[in-house]
Amino acid sequence: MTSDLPPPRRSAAPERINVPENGTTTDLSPTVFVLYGATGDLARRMVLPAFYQLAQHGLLPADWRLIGSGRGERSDEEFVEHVQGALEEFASGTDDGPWEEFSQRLRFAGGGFTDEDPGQLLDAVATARKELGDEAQLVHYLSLPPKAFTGYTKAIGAHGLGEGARIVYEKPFGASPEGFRELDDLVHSVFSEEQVFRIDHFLGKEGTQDLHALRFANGLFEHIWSREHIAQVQIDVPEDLDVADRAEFYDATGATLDMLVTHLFQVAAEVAMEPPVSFKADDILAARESVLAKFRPLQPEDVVLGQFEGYRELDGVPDDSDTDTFVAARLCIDSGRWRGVPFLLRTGKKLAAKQQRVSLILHRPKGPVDDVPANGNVVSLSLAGAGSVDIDVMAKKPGPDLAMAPARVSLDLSKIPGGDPLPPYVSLIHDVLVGDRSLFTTSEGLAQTWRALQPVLDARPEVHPYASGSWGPAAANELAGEHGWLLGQTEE
Ligand SMILES: NC(=O)C1=CN([C@@H]2O[C@H](COP(=O)(O)OP(=O)(O)OC[C@H]3O[C@@H](n4cnc5c(N)ncnc54)[C@H](OP(=O)(O)O)[C@@H]3O)[C@@H](O)[C@H]2O)C=CC1
Ligand SMILES: O=C1O[C@H](COP(=O)(O)O)[C@@H](O)[C@H](O)[C@H]1O
Repeated sequence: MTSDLPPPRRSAAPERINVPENGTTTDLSPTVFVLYGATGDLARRMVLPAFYQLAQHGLLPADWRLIGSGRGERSDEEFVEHVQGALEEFASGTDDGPWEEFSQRLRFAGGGFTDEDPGQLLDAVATARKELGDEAQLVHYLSLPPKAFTGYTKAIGAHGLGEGARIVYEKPFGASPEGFRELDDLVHSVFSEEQVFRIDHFLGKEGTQDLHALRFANGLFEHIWSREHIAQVQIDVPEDLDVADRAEFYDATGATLDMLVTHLFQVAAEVAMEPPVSFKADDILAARESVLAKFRPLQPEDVVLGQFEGYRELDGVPDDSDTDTFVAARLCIDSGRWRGVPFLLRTGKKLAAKQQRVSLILHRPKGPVDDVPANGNVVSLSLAGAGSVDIDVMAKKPGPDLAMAPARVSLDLSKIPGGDPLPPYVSLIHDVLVGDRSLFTTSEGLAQTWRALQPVLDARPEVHPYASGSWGPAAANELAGEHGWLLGQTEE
């Protein structure tokens, strides 16, 4: 299955880079990477470890600088210690890999960064450009609380650091349709859309990327990818984790905004898109935008919200909070390919299991076998880790009779020979360095996701309580119809 695959999703413009035997990447221009919020939580847990993993994989440009930016004062040496601490806590440490060389390229610019006062950042960027050459690619990564996006975007524009640069926005890129539009207008007053990389890390998961390889490189799957053969699609992301460590953020957000309008909608678009003209970034982005525009606005009766029992007792959560910690939705996509096929989306905290599954349930075959169960034929992908593909089929139960039995064929993607799975942040930051936007959300695409959610924001459904460790409120089961939710029906 691996050997003849074309490079998944991306090809020319820009080309996938080659990693020479000696592990250095030579065909990326020198890069100045400015990490705003460099001492914050996400930077420590994800961005800095991802950057180091890129160095370990030989996927960084031959010459680069990473400038951490923050409001406090720190020397370069203190920042190096901070990064080392982050790698020890959230990655495999610094014993394994090019730490000495890596650490020499780290800088810190304190004093904050506003349109009136750039702190030490302008000088730090100028020095880095002097060292790397004026043509060095500038990348801004806003690992900041969303309320700081506006001020930093303005400051980047005001200090002339926008021209020719790339900018990465963490999520959420707007927490309401109005907030999205305001931020988007501001961003476009400084940057062109082609310069902007909005993170949705579900698009960077190996399993999500494999959706395209599976479908477009295999007649076996491409031919069944439509209403003719698919009865229902389920995108199911139950989580067993709590939100106690970030209750304040979570209470202001909820599952619908944190997961549904973001990750689940984007994954639904990945499943439902028409074949892009090519695997070039622009074609993939156009195909994703086009199908997002076909999402029928969710009606409140097609959405079930829930809150786990005990949520209101968490520190930072008001006693009367009605924030949703669970959401299930039945989405319709008004395209010829998917008309009449429900896309069932579900996610929630403190549920019975942690899974990330995309499942396509096939219609029962019209043939002589009349006892195929409703969920007898399912193509399912796990988006967790390196991903897997599982195909449920009916087979002859070995023995004297022609009796049918369910069976599963599984492919663990991490076992593909020569494979080197990358965690989503590593993959996405690599794409930023290469300039490949195919796995990032677009302004037009996000506008469509808010359009599709609008009726639910206008008339929010009631929030049902559910027990911790359950599969959420019973009301969600009705959305799934005769197929039921696949997860939770059998032991996984
Ligand atoms: N943490 C996580 O697990 C995840 C976070 N995200 C997103 O990543 C981004 C960063 O999150 P996270 O690291 O948790 O955030 P933090 O609250 O840790 O803030 C990051 C850094 O930003 C600076 N900062 C904080 N408040 C302000 C402010 N008002 N103005 C300017 N700078 C400020 C601080 O650095 P200093 O004091 O040095 O200036 C802080 O260390 C957010 O957009 C978040 O939604 C997305 C997915 C997961
Ligand atoms: O963005 C988010 O994603 C995580 C789940 O993603 P994972 O890949 O880390 O499992 C979710 O728990 C969190 O609430 C949400 O903000």
